[in-house]
Formats: sequence, C-alpha cells, structure tokens
Amino acid sequence: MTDTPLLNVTGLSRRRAGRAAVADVSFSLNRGEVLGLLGVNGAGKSTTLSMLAGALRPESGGITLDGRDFVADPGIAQSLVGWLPEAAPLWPELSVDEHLLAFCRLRGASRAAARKAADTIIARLQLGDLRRRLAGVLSQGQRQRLGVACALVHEPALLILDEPANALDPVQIGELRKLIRERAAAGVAVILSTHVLGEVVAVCDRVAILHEGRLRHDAPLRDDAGGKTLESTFFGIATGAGA
Ligand SMILES: Nc1ncnc2c1ncn2[C@@H]1O[C@H](COP(=O)(O)OP(=O)(O)OP(=O)(O)O)[C@@H](O)[C@H]1O
Repeated sequence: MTDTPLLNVTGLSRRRAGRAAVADVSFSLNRGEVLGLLGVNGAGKSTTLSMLAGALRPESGGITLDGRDFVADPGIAQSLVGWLPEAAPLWPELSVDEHLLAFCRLRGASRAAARKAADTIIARLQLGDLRRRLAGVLSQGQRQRLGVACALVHEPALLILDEPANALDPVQIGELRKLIRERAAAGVAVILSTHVLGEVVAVCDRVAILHEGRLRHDAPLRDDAGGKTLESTFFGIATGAGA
C-alpha cells in the first residue's frame, strides 16, 4: 500500500429522472483496501459505481484514478477498472472462453496475451469445466462467476463489484471472499456493494453507507467508537434515527 490513494472522489453528483440520485459524495480509496458500500434500495450505490466504472458521466464533482483525471478521460477505465455491474452484461451466444478473450482483446491485448490472461482466470476461478459452455445456457450462479472473471481478467487496479454474491452457493461465496482478499493483498483496491451486512464484515476493511444519495458514514470496519455495531449504524441511518 502507498500513501497516495488510488482513487479520489470529490463532490460527485448525478441526477436521475429529475431527482438527485447521488449528491456531493466524497471519499478516497487506497491500493489494497476493500471498501464495503451499503445503503437501502435506491440509495444511489449503483449510480455511484456506474460513474466510477466510466459508464455514466457525473454532472459535477471530480474523480482521479492513479493520479489521472477520470472525468476528463473516462477511457482510462478500460485498463484500470474492472466492473461487475448488478446484471453482468454477457453475450448468450458466446462461450465462457470467448467472453474472456473478448474482454481482453477489447482492451487492446494481443491474441497471445489475451489467451494467457483467460487461461489464468479460468484456472483461478475453477471455470475449466465450463470454458466451452455458452453463456446463454449457464446457471445464474455460473453466469455470476463468469461476470466476476470478466471484471478481473485484465488485472485492474480498481475492482468494482455490485452484489457479487448474488446467486452464488455457500461454497462459491467462500471462494469469492478468498478471491477478494487475495486481490487486495496484491494491491488491488476493491469496492464491494452489497445488501448483506455479513459480507461486509467478512471481507471489508472499511464501510461506507449511502442514504438518499449522500454519504452518511465512512469509517474503518473495526472502528467500534461508541460501541456501535455495523448493524446498529446501518439501521440508524436507514431509519433516520442515526447520524
Ligand atoms: N436508469 C434510471 N433512470 C431513472 N432513474 C434511475 C435510473 N437508475 C436509477 N435511478 C434512480 O436513481 C436512484 C438511485 O438508484 P440506484 O440504482 O443507484 O440505487 P441503489 O442504491 O443501487 O439501489 P438498489 O439497492 O435497489 O440496487 C433511485 O431513485 C432510482 O430510482
């Protein structure tokens, strides 16, 4: 980990359907850090993550990634960011193997480099048995694992996972947790959005809570100042009873 944050977000705002979906959100994230992002339905998590992935333009505010102005040059997301959106965007007629090759090739990797990266991630995520299976016939959990593989295959510096444990069985949830900690140990900064508080406790270093588009809490997970549990902090904010 270095002293300079990988990601700096300042005053990020975006309206959707005429309403503030994300309002004046600021935070930073170090290399090797895993941030859990919590919030009730509609709190603004996916909108925030879409902006950090370069898929949605902020209306105002700044994002720097690895010291570069991300808002001015969202193209840097291609190499620096890996994103698993809420619904992994897969092509039903392409196989697992073809997906991984395509994700690498679209980012400018040579055929040989794409082959090597695909083989590495297939081995790490134990997708070997599925490599020739078409995405359109995968089970929901298998699709989710392919989505995680696509987010990771180009070895991004920032990994954004929106509800990654969706549809995974308990064995795969354990594997996912291991994978996240392994990537963090290798210096990758991770943002994990979830509705499962236990998921945050199991893998995150820090937790941020969004409510009505605003960042209402951002603190280390083990910071038990005031003796509050994550659950009481979350419900306090969600019900309007807490800070
Ligand atoms: N494509 C869209 N068009 C219009 N409004 C949208 C769109 N996407 C999101 N919104 C609105 O923006 C606000 C924030 O939504 P967002 O999806 O970011 O919340 P979320 O915290 O990810 O919610 P959830 O936990 O339900 O996935 C909500 O009020 C939502 O209705």
